[in-house]
Amino acid sequence: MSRILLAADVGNTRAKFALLKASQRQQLPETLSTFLWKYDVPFARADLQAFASSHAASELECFLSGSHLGHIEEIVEFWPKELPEPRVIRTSTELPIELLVDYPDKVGVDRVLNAIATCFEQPGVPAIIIDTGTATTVDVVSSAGAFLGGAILPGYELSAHALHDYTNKLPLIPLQEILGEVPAVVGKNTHAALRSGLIWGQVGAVNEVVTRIQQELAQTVVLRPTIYLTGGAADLLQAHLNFKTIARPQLTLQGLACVAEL
Ligand SMILES: Nc1ncnc2c1ncn2[C@@H]1O[C@H](COP(=O)(O)OP(=O)(O)OP(=O)(O)O)[C@@H](O)[C@H]1O
Ligand SMILES: CC(C)(CO)[C@@H](O)C(=O)NCCC(=O)O
Ligand SMILES: [K+]
Repeated sequence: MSRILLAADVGNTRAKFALLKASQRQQLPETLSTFLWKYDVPFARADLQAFASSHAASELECFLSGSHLGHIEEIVEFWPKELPEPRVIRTSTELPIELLVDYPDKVGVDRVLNAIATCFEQPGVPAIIIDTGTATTVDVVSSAGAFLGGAILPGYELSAHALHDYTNKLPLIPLQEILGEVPAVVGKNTHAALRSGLIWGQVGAVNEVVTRIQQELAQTVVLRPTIYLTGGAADLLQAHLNFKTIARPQLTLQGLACVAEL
């Protein structure tokens, strides 16, 4: 019987939980079901317990990680007693991957988990990973399987909030509007102009960063990198990117589940 992993990626906007089936290298752990904790309500241990109850506690291995340490501690404190104690990964230096950056202990765990997932799925192949969460990150993995660093930029909702919070006249464009119809580039009113800037600005930024990374890698690396796309807003980007991407909506959680195998 294959092992079942309960993994949690505790992000800045929400915590994502999943039950995953452990797998061998070159195949990412399969996501069986997911559960979200949005931070506008207190963490409900009973809800997590109910989510995990499709599997006997004895079958489960639990992993807890992410970039929001405060919410990680909250989950640890209220972890359901019926479930096995989670293995908690608070810093990237605890993860089984080489971090070729200035301050390895400062790199977001979510970025590194994504890198681990790509190494697990395609060992020996370099990767560029676009993760559109609260922040959007574009990161690079070498063909030797090391995390090389990347770029961090504001995500859609964060950009919308910044435009509203730091100006006198700009309205807040809610997420539902950002997710709505693809906007005309020439906005005919404030709302339309903000929607244009939010959508096409993010598309342009990601295209530019990826193109520059590809050019830089081409100078030293023979294999072309695989480009992965993940994060809450991945669907908004995918259709407008100038290159082919592999969509892996659960990449970070799958990376955490891979840690169980490494
Ligand atoms: N249906 C949706 N619900 C919530 N967020 C969405 C949705 N669709 C797109 N988004 C976008 O995805 C972002 C949240 O994505 P995600 O859950 O990956 O972020 P996170 O993991 O909480 O943040 P972090 O970057 O800290 O990991 C929102 O800020 C928003 O821009
Ligand atoms: C960049 C984010 C916010 C992306 O979720 C997260 O990975 C983080 O808080 N990182 C810490 C700084 C760093 O990665 O260099
Ligand atoms: K993330």
